[in-house]
Amino acid sequence: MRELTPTDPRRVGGYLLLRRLGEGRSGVVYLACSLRGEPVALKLIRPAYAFDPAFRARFEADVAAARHVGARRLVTVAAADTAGGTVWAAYPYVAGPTLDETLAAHGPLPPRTVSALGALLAEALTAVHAAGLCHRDIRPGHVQLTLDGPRLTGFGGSGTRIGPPGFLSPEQAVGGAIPVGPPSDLFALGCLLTYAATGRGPFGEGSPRELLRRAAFDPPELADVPRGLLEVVRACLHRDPLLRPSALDLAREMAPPVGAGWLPGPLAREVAARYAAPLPRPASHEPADQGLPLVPGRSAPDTPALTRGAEELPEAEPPEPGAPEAPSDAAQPERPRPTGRRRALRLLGGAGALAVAGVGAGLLLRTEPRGEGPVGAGRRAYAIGLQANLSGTGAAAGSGQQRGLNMAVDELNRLGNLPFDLDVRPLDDAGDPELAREAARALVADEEVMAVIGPTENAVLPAVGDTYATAELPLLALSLTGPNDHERYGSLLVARPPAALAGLAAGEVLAERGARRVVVLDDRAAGEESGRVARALHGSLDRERFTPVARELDSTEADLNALAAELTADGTEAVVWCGRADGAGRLSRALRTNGYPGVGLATERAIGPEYFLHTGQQPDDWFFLAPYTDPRADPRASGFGRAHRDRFGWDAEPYAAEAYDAAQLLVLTLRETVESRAGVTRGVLLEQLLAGRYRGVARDLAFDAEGAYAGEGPVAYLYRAHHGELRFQGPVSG
Ligand SMILES: Nc1ncnc2c1ncn2[C@@H]1O[C@H](COP(=O)(O)OP(=O)(O)OP(=O)(O)O)[C@@H](O)[C@H]1O
Repeated sequence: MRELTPTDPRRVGGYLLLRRLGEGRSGVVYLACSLRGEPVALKLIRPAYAFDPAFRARFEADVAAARHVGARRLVTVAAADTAGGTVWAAYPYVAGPTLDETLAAHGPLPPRTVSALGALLAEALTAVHAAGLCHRDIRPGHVQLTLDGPRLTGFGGSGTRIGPPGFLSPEQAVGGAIPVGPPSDLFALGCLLTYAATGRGPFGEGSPRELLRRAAFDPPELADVPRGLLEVVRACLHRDPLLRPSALDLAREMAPPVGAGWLPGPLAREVAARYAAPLPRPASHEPADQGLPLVPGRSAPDTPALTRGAEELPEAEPPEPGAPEAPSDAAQPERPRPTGRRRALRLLGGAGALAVAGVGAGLLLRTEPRGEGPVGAGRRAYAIGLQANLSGTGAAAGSGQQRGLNMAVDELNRLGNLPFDLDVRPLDDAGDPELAREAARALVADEEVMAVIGPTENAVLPAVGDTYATAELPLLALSLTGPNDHERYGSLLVARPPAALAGLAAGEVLAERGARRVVVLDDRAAGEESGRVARALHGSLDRERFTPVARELDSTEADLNALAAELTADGTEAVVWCGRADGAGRLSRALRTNGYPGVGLATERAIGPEYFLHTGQQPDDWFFLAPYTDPRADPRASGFGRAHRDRFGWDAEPYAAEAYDAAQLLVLTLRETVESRAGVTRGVLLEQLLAGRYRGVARDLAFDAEGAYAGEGPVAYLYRAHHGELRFQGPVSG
C-alpha cells in the first residue's frame, strides 16, 4: 500500500481515496472509503483507456455481466461508473495479502492449504461458469487470503482481461480455432496451485514469449508438486480443454472447505493483524485540484466533462432583445430578480394548476410498455439537462442524481406514453463555478433542453442562477442548502424543505431522547454555511422544551478533547454539530473517550467517510439528519430501491430517489403542457411547474409562488452511525 501521489484524485464518485493498492495495465487500484464508511478497492481507469470506445464498451459489458454473479469467495463489482467522464469500478476491500505477496514473504504453502485453496477457488469459479462467464485472468495477484479462505479478485471491470504468460492455457497462448472458455480458467487454476505449492509455475521462468511457447507445446514441469495434489493439478493442465475437470468437479474432488485453521500459524497471524489494523487516514494535504483531472479535448459519451476553454461548447444564445444581460462573473453582487417568474405567474392567471399525482410510483410497478408511435418518427425531441458535480468533491450527490434521472427518463420513454422523444443532457461541472458557468450556457443554448436538474452545490449557484433565470429555463435543485436561493433566481425551484425546518426536525429527535441541555456547535472550519445552519437550528429550538447554547469553534485548531471533557462535566445532554464530517468524527471520538453519556446529532454536511475514519466502527453512535431517504429501508421508496438495484446492481446513492421524482415531475408536467397547449416554451413549463403537485416515490413535490419547497410530509430523514455504517432510522416530521 502506498501513499497517494500529488496528482492522484482525492475523491472518485462518492468515494474518498486513501491509499494506492496497486497498478494494473488499464488503471490504478486505490483503497477508498464510501460515504457510508465501507472500505472498497476502487479501480480508476486511465484516460487513455477510458476514452477508447472499444475498451469502454468491454469494460461496461464486463461490469454488467459480473453484477449477476455472486459467490462467497468471489470479489465482484459493488459500484461502478461506466458512463461518466471518469470510468471506475469499486469492489469490496479484502485486507488479506495476495498469493504473490504471501509466497514472497513465507515461501510455498503446505499441501492442505493448497488443497483448500483449490477447492474454494473452484467453488468461486463454479458460480462464474454457471453464469455463462469466464474469469480469464486467474493469477497469484488476483487471489487474496483471509482467515476463512481465499478471495478471487480481478473479476468484473477489466476490459483487457487476459492472464499473464505462465498462467495461460495452450488455447489462449496460441489463439486460433479452439474457443477460450471455462476450461481455460481450470488450466490457469492448475498453474496457480502448482505455484502455491512449489513457488514456481509449471512452465518455469523466462521471457513472456518463451513462456507462451512452453504453455503451447511443452509438458508442464510438476516434479516438485506434492503427491496428494499431483493428480488434480495434472488433470487441470491437460492439453485438451475437454479433458480438464469442470470447476464443480474440482470443488468436490479437493479438500472440503476449511474454517479458521486453513493457513499455517505465522501466516494466519499476519492475516489477522492486517484485518485488525484500522483503515489509514486520508492524506492531510489536498492536491491543488480537488477533483479528477478533467481531460481536455475529450469527453465521455454520456457525461461530457467540461473543459475550461469554451471553444468546445455551443455558444450561448444571444439574449432576446430587451432581456437582461447574462452575468459574466460568479461573484457578482445580488441582481434584481429577472421578471420571468412574475410574468409567468401573471400569465398563468386562472389557467389552473396541473396535478400530476402518483404517476411515478405507478410507473415503477408497471411492466407493459404503452408508448405510442416509433421513436423519432417526426416527433419533437425534448431533453432534461443535469448540471451536477460528477467528479469533484461531493460527487456522491451528483452521481445519485444522475442515476435517478436516467432511470426516470428511460422508464418514461418506455412507459410514459410521451408525445415526444425524450433525452437527457448531463454535464459535469465538477463543483467548479467556472465550469458550472459553461455548463449553464451550454444547456441554455440547447433548444431541446426544457428543464435542468441541478446544480448540486451551493458554491456554483451564483455562477449559473441568473443565466437560467434569464432564459426562463426551469432549474430544479435537490441538494442546495443555501438560504432563500429561490427568491434570488427567477427560475429556481428548490425541491427540499428549508434548513429552518430541519431545526424543527432536530427538536423532534432531541425531545424524543429526553435531551434538554443542548449545545449547538458552529465550526468555523466548515465556512459560513456552518454558522448559518447553527443559527437556524439554535433559533428554532423551542425554549420551553430546550435550553440551547450556541458555541463557535474552529475544529482544526480547537482542543476537542478539552471541549468534550467540559461538555461531559457540565451535564450537556445533546451536542448538535453543524460542521463537516472530519470534525464530527473527531468530536464524537473525544466525547466517547471522556465518557459523555448524551446524544450527538449532526446535519447532512457531516455525513461522509471522514466521520467513520475518525470515530471508528462504534455501535450506536451519532445521529444525522439528511434531506434524502434511503430506499433500502424506507418502505415508501422501496420499490424504487429494488428497481435501482435491478438496473445498476447496487443500492441507490443519496438523492437518487429524489432525482427520480424530480425528473418524473418535469417530464409529466411537460407532457401535460404539450398536450394542453399549442406552443410550449420553457417559461410556460416553469409556470406549470410552480402550480403543479406531484406525489413521488420519495416525497411529495410542490412549490410556492417563489419556487420554495411547499410539499407535505417529512422535513428530514434520520440516520444513525452504527458499527461504521449509516443506518436509516426513518422520516422526521418536525
Ligand atoms: N478487492 C480488493 N481488495 C484489496 N486489494 C485489491 C482488491 N482488488 C485489487 N486489489 C489490489 O490492487 C492490486 C492491483 O489490482 P489488479 O491486479 O486487479 O489490477 P490489474 O488486474 O493488474 O489491472 P488490469 O486488469 O488493468 O491489468 C492487486 O495486486 C491487489 O493488491
